[in-house]
Amino acid sequence: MIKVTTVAALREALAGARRVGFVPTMGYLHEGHATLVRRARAESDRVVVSVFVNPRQFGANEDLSRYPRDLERDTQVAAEAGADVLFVPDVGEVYPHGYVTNVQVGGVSAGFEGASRPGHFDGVATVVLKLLNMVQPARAYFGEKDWQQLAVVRRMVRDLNVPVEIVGVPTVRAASGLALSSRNSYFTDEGRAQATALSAALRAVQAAYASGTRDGDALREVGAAALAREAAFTLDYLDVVDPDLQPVGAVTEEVAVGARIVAAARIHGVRLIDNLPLVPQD
Ligand SMILES: Nc1ncnc2c1ncn2[C@@H]1O[C@H](COP(=O)(O)OP(=O)(O)OP(=O)(O)O)[C@@H](O)[C@H]1O
Ligand SMILES: CC(C)(CO)[C@@H](O)C(=O)[O-]
Ligand code: BAL
Repeated sequence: MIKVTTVAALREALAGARRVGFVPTMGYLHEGHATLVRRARAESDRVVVSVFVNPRQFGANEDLSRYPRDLERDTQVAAEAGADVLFVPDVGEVYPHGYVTNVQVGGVSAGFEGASRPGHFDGVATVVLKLLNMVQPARAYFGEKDWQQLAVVRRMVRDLNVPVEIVGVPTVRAASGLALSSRNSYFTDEGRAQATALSAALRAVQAAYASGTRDGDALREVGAAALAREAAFTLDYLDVVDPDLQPVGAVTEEVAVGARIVAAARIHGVRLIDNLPLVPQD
């Protein structure tokens, strides 16, 4: 695996490459990222992983300055998972002096993460489009853990005719059910154990649907009540949405197929997101 920091070196490393697979990340790689890289490895001739903590997707009061970083370990994880090129640009390489362009995706960006983190998806869409143009992959791999992000990226790619296939990869979880996330590193052991209540609340909604609850509001209440059992959590949102991130009303069988339970909550100063299909898929 080679490490490059400039677009020029990236282009040189990829000269003549066919079927490039690309995994964009913000680093501090874990098994979720490694799963994306292995999937890319299996489906590509050349695999690029980027590590870039994108300042434009962090709000002024968010955790940009304390976001975890460990490039040495990232290098090892990416290489072991099968990456050929690790692209680690600095902020000036991505947003050179004079940079003024913003990419804004309407519709799916508006609610949930978009409402709680104003400007977040502009930052994500902008950097993802830039990274796709830098790497020019055949396929790019994103985790379902960031469900709304995946929807925003798919929408942008369709709307702007970006010549790439977006692949969504199921969320990798700890045995406790907690979705793996770089931000889990902020937790003490006790906090990490309490944080499992978020995925448990999503499963409670699945169970309520399985046992006959069909009203969207009733399902939301089940989830909120389950989360409230863990006093350390403050709920930001928990909802059942359709593929366009619109809250569902009456859950007919047709609606249920694409419905997703999405949630965000704060615990011990850490903001977590998670989601599950309303109807378990295996
Ligand atoms: N547990 C996971 N399973 C599958 N994919 C994941 C998982 N966690 C992150 N990803 C995906 O990896 C890519 C890079 O994500 P990122 O570097 O932000 O990691 P993260 O763990 O989500 O970090 P954060 O704590 O900031 O949410 C994204 O497409 C994200 O959805
Ligand atoms: C897609 C991404 C790498 C863009 O900065 C980031 O939002 C992430 O890691 O999910
Ligand atoms: N994985 C999502 C990136 C973010 O929270 O900014």
